[in-house]
Amino acid sequence: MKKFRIAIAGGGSTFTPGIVSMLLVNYDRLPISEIKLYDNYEERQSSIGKACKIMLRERHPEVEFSYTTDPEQAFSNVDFVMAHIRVGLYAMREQDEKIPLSHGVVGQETCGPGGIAYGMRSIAGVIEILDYMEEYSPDAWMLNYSNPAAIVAEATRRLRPHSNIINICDMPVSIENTFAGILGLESRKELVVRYFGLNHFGWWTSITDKSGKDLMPQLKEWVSEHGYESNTEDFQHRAPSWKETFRKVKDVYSVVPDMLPNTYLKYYLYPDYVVEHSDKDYTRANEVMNSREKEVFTTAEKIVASDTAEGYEFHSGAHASFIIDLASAIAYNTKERMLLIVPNNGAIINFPANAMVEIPCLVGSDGPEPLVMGEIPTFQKGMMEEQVAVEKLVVDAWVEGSYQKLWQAFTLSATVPSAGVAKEVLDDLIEANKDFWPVLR
Ligand SMILES: NC(=O)c1ccc[n+]([C@@H]2O[C@H](COP(=O)([O-])OP(=O)(O)OC[C@H]3O[C@@H](n4cnc5c(N)ncnc54)[C@H](O)[C@@H]3O)[C@@H](O)[C@H]2O)c1
Ligand SMILES: O=P(O)(O)OC[C@H]1O[C@H](O[C@H]2[C@H](O)[C@@H](O)[C@@H](O)O[C@@H]2CO)[C@H](O)[C@@H](O)[C@@H]1O
Ligand SMILES: [Mn+2]
Repeated sequence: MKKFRIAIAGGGSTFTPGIVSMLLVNYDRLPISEIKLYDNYEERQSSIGKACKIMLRERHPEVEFSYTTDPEQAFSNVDFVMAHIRVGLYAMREQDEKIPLSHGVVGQETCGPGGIAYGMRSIAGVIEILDYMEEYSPDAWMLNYSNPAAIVAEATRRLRPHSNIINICDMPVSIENTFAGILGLESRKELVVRYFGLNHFGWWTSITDKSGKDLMPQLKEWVSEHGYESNTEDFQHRAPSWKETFRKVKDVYSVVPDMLPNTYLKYYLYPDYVVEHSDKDYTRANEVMNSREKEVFTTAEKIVASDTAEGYEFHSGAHASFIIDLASAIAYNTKERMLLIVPNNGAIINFPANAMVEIPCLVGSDGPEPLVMGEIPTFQKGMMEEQVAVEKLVVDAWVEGSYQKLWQAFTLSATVPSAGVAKEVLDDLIEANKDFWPVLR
């Protein structure tokens, strides 16, 4: 039986140990012969790499393991590249969040001006990894979590249209886990869903069980009262800011009550509320640096110091299982139905063919086969057209080095109140990103 070789790009990511642990747990489902970590920040990656090495030695010593900053070593002879890089690290995420907020505008990692700023940083990094993969393992697949996924997906569609890359997000999967919890089901895999939208910007139109029983009425009743707050253990352990986002879904839902929304629509529908409820001096980047980042690196240090991973566990939930499901679907041509970010090409009938949309696809060895989601209503179509134009303008700006296009992108975002405010935020973000963005003229 074939064993697969996997490179993880962004080896120093807080999500790497969770994916490595999950790969080991899933060894029987997706047998692997090698895992290689790759990062361009040697010291950060080596903390994670040393701990993973011990974990592998104890749990699956037959799996080869290494970590490197050499692209040729990392990307040669691999079947999958699982990528999750963060160009600019949390220090720049903090800027993405705080600079817009200082102008009274939503400050968020992937939505609004912060997401655009992050997109302008990510494009080159993701393309570089894709090119390495194609040079050293031309038949491999890149499964890419690197954010902002919507802008990255538009950039890869445009700049590398024939490459084996699938851009993905764990948010719908995570919300479907919440649905399963609300419905008292064992697993989200008992659900059959229809969904349409852009990344971090979509709606479920139908949710049934495998027998076809409509589960939307029960979910809607819950959501109209509680949003996506649930009694599950997962919800109880969430950070306060995430709990707030899940509760706000109640209001997001009330705007389009015939569908169930993605949580991040709150940034576009209620930007004033979001700004009022944001702490301009302590944003999600601060929360993450003081929680997940500390926990992951402290656990890694403890494993290395005691030379055993016994008694230590890295968190790995939907995020890790989803990317492994995707690799398995490609590896074994399973035709599993998964929500992915793909070129529309008619799947949403009344939406541009060249938009990157998030929709259900059947996944096999040739990649994703999108399912037709039909026509979408005027309100959602209008919101999506505006947002997709923002994403396209960002990629135009990056390719052409155009200040004007980027200003237009900021101006068009539903999170930004005027062209004047857009310009002020943009000018501050240009200054903060001078080491990362192309020069804009
Ligand atoms: N798509 C999704 O739904 C989803 C979900 C969770 C996380 N993410 C994304 O995963 C990424 C990692 O998140 P994190 O919080 O663990 O970040 P992190 O900062 O802990 O890790 C990112 C790693 O990427 C490395 N890196 C940066 N630029 C690189 C480059 N050009 N080449 C190689 N390595 C590079 C950094 O050195 C760092 O070690 C982010 O982009 C985040 O937004 C996406
Ligand atoms: O603020 P962060 O870094 O914790 O999360 C930002 C990411 O949020 C989403 O992913 C969440 C997911 O929704 C949640 O349920 C759980 O699985 O954790 C994930 C990562 O925190 C979103 O999909 C990503 O794109 C964001 O990067
Ligand atoms: Mn996401």
